[in-house]
Amino acid sequence: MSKDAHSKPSGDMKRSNKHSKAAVHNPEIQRQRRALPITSGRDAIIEHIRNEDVVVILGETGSGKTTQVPQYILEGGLAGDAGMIAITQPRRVAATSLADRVANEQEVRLGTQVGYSVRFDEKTSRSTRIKFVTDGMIMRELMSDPLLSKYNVVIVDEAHERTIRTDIFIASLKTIQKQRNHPTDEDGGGKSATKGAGIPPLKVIIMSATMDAEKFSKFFDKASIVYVKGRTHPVEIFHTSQHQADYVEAALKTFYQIHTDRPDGDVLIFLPGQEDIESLADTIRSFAKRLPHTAKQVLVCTMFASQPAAQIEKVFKTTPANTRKCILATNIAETSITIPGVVHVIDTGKHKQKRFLAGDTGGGFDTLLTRDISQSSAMQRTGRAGRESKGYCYRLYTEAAFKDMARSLEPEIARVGLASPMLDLLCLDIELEKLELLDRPDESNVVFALKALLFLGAIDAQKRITPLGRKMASFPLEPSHARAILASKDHACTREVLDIISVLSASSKLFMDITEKRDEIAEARAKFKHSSGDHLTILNVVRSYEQLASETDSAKKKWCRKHFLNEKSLAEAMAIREQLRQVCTRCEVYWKVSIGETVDGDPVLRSLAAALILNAAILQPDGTYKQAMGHAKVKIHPGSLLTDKKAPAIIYDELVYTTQIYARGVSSIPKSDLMQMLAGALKPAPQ
Ligand SMILES: Nc1ncnc2c1ncn2[C@@H]1O[C@H](COP(=O)(O)OP(=O)(O)OP(=O)(O)O)[C@@H](O)[C@H]1O
Repeated sequence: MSKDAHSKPSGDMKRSNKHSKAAVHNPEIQRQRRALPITSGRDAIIEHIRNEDVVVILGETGSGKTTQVPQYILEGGLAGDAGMIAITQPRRVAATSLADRVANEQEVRLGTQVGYSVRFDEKTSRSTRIKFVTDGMIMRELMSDPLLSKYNVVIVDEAHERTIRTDIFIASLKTIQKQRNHPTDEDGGGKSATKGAGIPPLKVIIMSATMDAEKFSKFFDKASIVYVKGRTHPVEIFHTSQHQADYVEAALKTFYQIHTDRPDGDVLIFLPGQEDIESLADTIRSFAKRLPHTAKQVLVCTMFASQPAAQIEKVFKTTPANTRKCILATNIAETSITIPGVVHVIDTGKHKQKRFLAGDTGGGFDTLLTRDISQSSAMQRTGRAGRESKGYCYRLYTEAAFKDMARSLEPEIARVGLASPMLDLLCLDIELEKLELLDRPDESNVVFALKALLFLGAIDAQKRITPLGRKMASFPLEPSHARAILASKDHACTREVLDIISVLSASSKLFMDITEKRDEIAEARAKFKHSSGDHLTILNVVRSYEQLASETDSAKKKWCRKHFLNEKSLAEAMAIREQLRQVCTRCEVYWKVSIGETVDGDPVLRSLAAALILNAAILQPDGTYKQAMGHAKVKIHPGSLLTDKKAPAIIYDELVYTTQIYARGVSSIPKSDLMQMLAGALKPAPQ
């Protein structure tokens, strides 16, 4: 970093610094900044961005792209005097931790010149110039500001992850650029081209470590590609000599070895999901308890999407003296972030991947499958070591297995359900089918999503969004869940439906399901049980939990443990409910409307059924269930209250695929109601 950049902040920076009295000058951070490999390319990067509308920046993990490029843009005056720079991230933990780091580097208080915006949390102010934002939140911003007029520069980070939102966002950026940068061109967005007149041009930067740079460059009409060489510190990579069938066991053994024989430094272990993380965390904790007091101690931390943010933050805290931190994480720790202290990375080579499983004759559903990662993910995981000093990466697979991995992950748009992104786009008057995308989704997935939106009343037969669809899109929820809330208005039970949907939207399951303890669990939960099934049982749990409002946290936890309920999930659901109540108020849905203390849950089930019409199944003479709107045979999950009940017609929250297709979160509804709904589903949507 040249001195110049520090001694000539833009006028606006000086202004914002006034608000940042809490900021501390930290010479060590400034030294680290100057030592980053990207520093030598600073002037070239600034020149490219100054002269071109789109720049693709490729660099190794840890070279400094994410933290430095937005600062170069600001310091180089490329965002104008007051324009903002948005930098998108696929994950919230990356957005918040990076904003914190960049605020420190800029020596300002987080939320002033540097801020962030993630779902349910925002730290920005009028002086914010650099904003880290999740791709979901920037898509929401598009709804109120379709030309992103407050941003002069948008940086899409980790573009190689190819999340569906990133892909759609990149496509939208291309359209916005035509409108803002060439408002008078014939092809500059057609009729709407003039919309962009008067708004400063938009610069777009696409960044990643290991992506197919040519593809992005071509998409943006041969945009320049800038390569940033080098990484801060080397990482030594080890592969196993043989295939490891039990990756959890192999991770445990590797951790023991590191703790006894390898250099100091914290350990980050990548595992596919929460269950593996929790079971390995328990084992390592009991190993740690048996360590003699004189030995180096072990502090276990976990990191997965459904954890409350405060718990995830613990991962970033400094490790106490004479202790080795062991962090067990899913791929939420894979890209962008720096966890201070991590020297060793253990990579199991597995992750959970959301996949849309198309049925044999039309229908389909999203499910999570444990899969091998790609080479690009393996490189990202390796890159989490060697960020502050030399690092080590222990891959629990052979070198040959690494070579056999796909180069990069299949884009999400090719493998997940599309109803939700299509609805968001329709709010912007954009049809996914007409959008110029990096990769096109499968035609059958598009048709299935359109069918779902039509049945939910979100679009009409001409594929136009309905007023109901617009309201559905205002909720940060799957369209079906939003539909249930809106249907509750007609059945005067919004309070109850919000309770249930909040629990269903929490990232972990409310009901613990331990196969060997199913009888004990059923007994402990008997008092919540509702004969119609799981949804009204959830409602009974929420009602009982609310009665504990004045109790201490530990009393609430004890109560949850006694009933085999997941306290984290209930606490998260209460926070989500608060947000949803606010959205309801904005949409003129009065959330206080309630069925009261009554046990008659019919209005609630009717509201849910309106939303879950595609998730309905009918009992067959042979005792199995068949989807009402598809042809898949489904079984009720053994964890459901209705598992052996043979209800004639059911609705369910989701299908999960293990050895067969199971319906989870199941309630029984009158078959006549279901038939009536199916018959009415193709009639024009209620407005
Ligand atoms: N929170 C932090 N604490 C300590 N050092 C940090 C922190 N954040 C960043 N750094 C330092 O800055 C370096 C560059 O980080 P940056 O996120 O900009 O890299 P990157 O090129 O975007 O890599 P990646 O794509 O892997 O995130 C890190 O390797 C680390 O040395």
